[in-house]
Amino acid sequence: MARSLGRICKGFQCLGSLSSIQTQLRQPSTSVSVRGTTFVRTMVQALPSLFSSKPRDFSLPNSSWGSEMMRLYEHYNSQCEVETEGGEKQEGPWRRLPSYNRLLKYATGGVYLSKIIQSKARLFTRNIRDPGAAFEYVLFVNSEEQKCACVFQAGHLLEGPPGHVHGGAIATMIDTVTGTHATILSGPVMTANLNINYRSPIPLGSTVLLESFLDKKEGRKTFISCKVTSSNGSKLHTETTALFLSINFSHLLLGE
Ligand SMILES: CCCCCCCC(=O)SCCNC(=O)CCNC(=O)[C@H](O)C(C)(C)COP(=O)(O)OP(=O)(O)OC[C@H]1O[C@@H](n2cnc3c(N)ncnc32)[C@H](O)[C@@H]1OP(=O)(O)O
Repeated sequence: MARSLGRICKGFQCLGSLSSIQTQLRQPSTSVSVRGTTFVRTMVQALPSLFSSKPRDFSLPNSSWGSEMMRLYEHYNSQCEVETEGGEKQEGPWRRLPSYNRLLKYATGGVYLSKIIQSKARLFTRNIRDPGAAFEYVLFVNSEEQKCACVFQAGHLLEGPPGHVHGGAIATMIDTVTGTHATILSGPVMTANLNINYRSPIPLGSTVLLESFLDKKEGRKTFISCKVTSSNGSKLHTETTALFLSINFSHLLLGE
């Protein structure tokens, strides 16, 4: 464990020095010789794999999204920014959450850190390259009403019973949505309990809506409920209650 912590500290140190190099490279220097300029340009060209990495946002539409997925995406996305009577744009009630293939990438400097710490690790729901094959989803949050909505299109690799979505894949999405919601409400948390009632099967390839609601907060505990319905809301697929416990970052690092 001490070694892991050492690696992380080293990562941060490394990050600091790499960032400062990057800043220096970006600043135009008046006193650089022609040779120096060439050197800097060569360095910049040599480093794209390290610095060009604007992480891919998986929650934006791609060619695999079907019409229901697009319809619901546009329904929520159009409420992220609204126009006032005077024609000015302002924030709407909903906010789209970006989604990367590692949680670490959300943190400041995380794109670089994710190359240093466990560089092969990938978020379970975002680790399949083939668009549309597994979990296609986008999450929106409504802070005022303390709720989240997730539009989820289940790909062919998520089969459980023939032609239908695996219960574990559904649980994964529920954990993702309620866990993200609890994190927004309470900071770092871990799932302590998920209680899922499966009411009707989800056809493979279909688009469903997951909605999560804050039930209550009690000290370190955040209680969330979640329902999964068909995209038009007419059919109930699952109902869930979930408990999340706030944790210190050291719980993740040291398992204590
Ligand atoms: C974008 C993607 C977002 C993804 C989010 C995904 C989130 C996840 O999947 S996390 C991974 C799955 N979860 C885990 O691995 C967690 C493993 N469990 C643990 O680490 C610990 O048990 C943990 C942190 C949940 C609780 O441990 P700890 O902090 O020691 O709590 P502990 O002191 O035992 O209990 C605190 C309180 O919670 C209650 N509690 C703890 N666990 C439970 C439970 N399972 N059910 C009900 N109550 C519980 C206790 O009874 C106690 O209550 P009270 O204070 O009233 O007496």
